[in-house]
Amino acid sequence: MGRTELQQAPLLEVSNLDVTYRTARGTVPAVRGVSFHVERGEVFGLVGESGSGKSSLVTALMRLLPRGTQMRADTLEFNGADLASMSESGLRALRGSDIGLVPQRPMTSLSPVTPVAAQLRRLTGGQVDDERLHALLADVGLGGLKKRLGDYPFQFSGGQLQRMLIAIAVLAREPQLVLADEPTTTLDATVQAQVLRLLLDLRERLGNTVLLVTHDLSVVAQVCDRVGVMYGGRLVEVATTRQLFEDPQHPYTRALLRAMPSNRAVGERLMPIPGSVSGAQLLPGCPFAPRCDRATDLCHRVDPESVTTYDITPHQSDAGQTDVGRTVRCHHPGSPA
Ligand SMILES: Nc1ncnc2c1ncn2[C@@H]1O[C@H](COP(=O)(O)OP(=O)(O)OP(=O)(O)O)[C@@H](O)[C@H]1O
Repeated sequence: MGRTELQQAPLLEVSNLDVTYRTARGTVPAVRGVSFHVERGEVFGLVGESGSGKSSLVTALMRLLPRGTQMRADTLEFNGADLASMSESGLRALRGSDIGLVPQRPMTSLSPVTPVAAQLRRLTGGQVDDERLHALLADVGLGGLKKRLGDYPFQFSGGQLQRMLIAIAVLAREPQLVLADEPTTTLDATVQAQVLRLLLDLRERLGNTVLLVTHDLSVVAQVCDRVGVMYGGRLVEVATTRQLFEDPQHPYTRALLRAMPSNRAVGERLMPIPGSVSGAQLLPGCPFAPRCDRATDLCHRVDPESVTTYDITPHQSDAGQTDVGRTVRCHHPGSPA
């Protein structure tokens, strides 16, 4: 691929990805036939309830799955390079420099017994001196902590630690792709908003691409250009954020939207999704069929294929794309009559 073609191609291209864990009690197909792409410069959200396979997908992209886990894909490309066949040294070079990871739990991703400055320097591969470290932290609004960097992680708030880790993952080496796996789950609502704002500000400034994993659709609404919805290891719907909120096609997406607190009037009851995702990957038909208000006999027997449709009146996504299409994996897609 020539340089210009490469710059026009998606930054991340995934086709037919499977991840299967082996456990003492048998195999767990955590990610099944997942296909999607992430355009350069966009914020792509991956949403779904706990156990739907989001973290397994992100861990597969970093090629950090536990030993013995089976992974296969027709395509697994980052910036034109094949991640599936890349050597361990190639992957090490990629992680941190071209792909930055913002962890889920800042407190537990750092050692409790080592001062933060030493850990942050180590995370950059020893490439920053104290002066650069202070500059990076000042850049994410933590200039006031300069004298406290010999302190231990427990002496900082979760929000402060997450800002530090973002400074290292996003600013220190300016990776093209930032993988943020539930970066705000452990933070309270105000701090969560500040951390999301920081990720967006940095994206605007540096022009990077973000893959954001979350179980929270209100986070998607605030920051994502496009979104993929996962259920039972399947990617059941991919759409622009506006399409997803205005015209959800998959019954699971609609159920998730109905369960969002901001979609209910004050005093109106939330509508939790009955049942559980547990074991959905092992069902013969559509994984959502047992919880779906539209399921027919076909849904219980046959797992639907993913169908791509194009919006006839294209929405301009926040990333400025129009012809992105949308996919849905359902025998009876569409809004209720
Ligand atoms: N190391 C592992 N060994 C065996 N099974 C695993 C392992 N990690 C995840 N799983 C299983 O794979 C499935 C998908 O889990 P995964 O953590 O990817 O989902 P998730 O959507 O990211 O959930 P969460 O938000 O809780 O992390 C679940 O059934 C989970 O129990």
